[in-house]
Amino acid sequence: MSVPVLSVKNLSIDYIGDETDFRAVDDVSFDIGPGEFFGLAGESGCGKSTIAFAISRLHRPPALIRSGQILLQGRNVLDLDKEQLRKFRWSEVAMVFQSAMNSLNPVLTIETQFYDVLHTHLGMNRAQARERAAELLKLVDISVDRLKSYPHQCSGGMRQRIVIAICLALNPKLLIMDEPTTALDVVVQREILQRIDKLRVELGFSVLFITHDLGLMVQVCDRIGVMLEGKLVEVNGAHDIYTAPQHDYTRKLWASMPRLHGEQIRQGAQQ
Ligand SMILES: Nc1ncnc2c1ncn2[C@@H]1O[C@H](COP(=O)(O)OP(=O)(O)OP(=O)(O)O)[C@@H](O)[C@H]1O
Repeated sequence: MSVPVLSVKNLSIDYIGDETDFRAVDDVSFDIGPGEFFGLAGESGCGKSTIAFAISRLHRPPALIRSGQILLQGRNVLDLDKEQLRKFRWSEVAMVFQSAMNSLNPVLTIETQFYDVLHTHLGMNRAQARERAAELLKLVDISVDRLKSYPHQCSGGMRQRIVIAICLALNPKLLIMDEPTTALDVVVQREILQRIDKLRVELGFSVLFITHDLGLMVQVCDRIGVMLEGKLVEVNGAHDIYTAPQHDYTRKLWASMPRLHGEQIRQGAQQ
């Protein structure tokens, strides 16, 4: 692989308790290459989101990073001070959360929400921000008329695409998506992931995609890491994860998925 965009090295994260600490992430290492679509799979509670939050430096107590490094283009994210962090977020790493479509401010128009990011980080005035926002909405296939709308006037899928457009505003190197489409129906979910995939090719960013839905993951990812109880137990190409899983737990994950879904996946993996 060429020089990775992201290198997670021997990362261990505890949640500090009154009596004992709980190890949520245990000595995890993986790389994501330039333009790569990398997935982290595993059942609920295995530590996926804890890793995502740590990469964005959004983790808060009781989460405590015990050891390891998170290198973004060679720079350790864990060493950044407040000012460096402000610049790092959005411009280097942007994160779409599980409930992202509800993260838009309900009392502000879509235009103002773009303006807030573009003005704060790039010093754009209203007119410049409007122009850039229109370009960004186009990327996610939303009409520029929507700039005047409030979030409640947009559908869930549309709101999710707007959040993604805002995330792309500063051309991040890495887009982290933590269950970004879970609340949406499968057709909209697929459309959004296809759109992200296209943008990734056009704009060149890398993606860390987190979901417990291994079936969905093999359809869109280049490589997949499978987590079990805080440990990364297997990392492999998406096709291999489906056709030749190496770890017992990966095989169990497949066995637990409905057969119909499996057939759809087979088609997706062969496309
Ligand atoms: N604030 C917290 N305090 C204590 N323990 C926590 C906290 N947040 C998460 N955990 C625990 O850390 C473990 C990892 O959680 P995490 O949210 O990273 O898992 P996940 O794989 O992303 O799960 P999900 O798919 O349900 O989001 C879980 O056992 C969870 O209960």
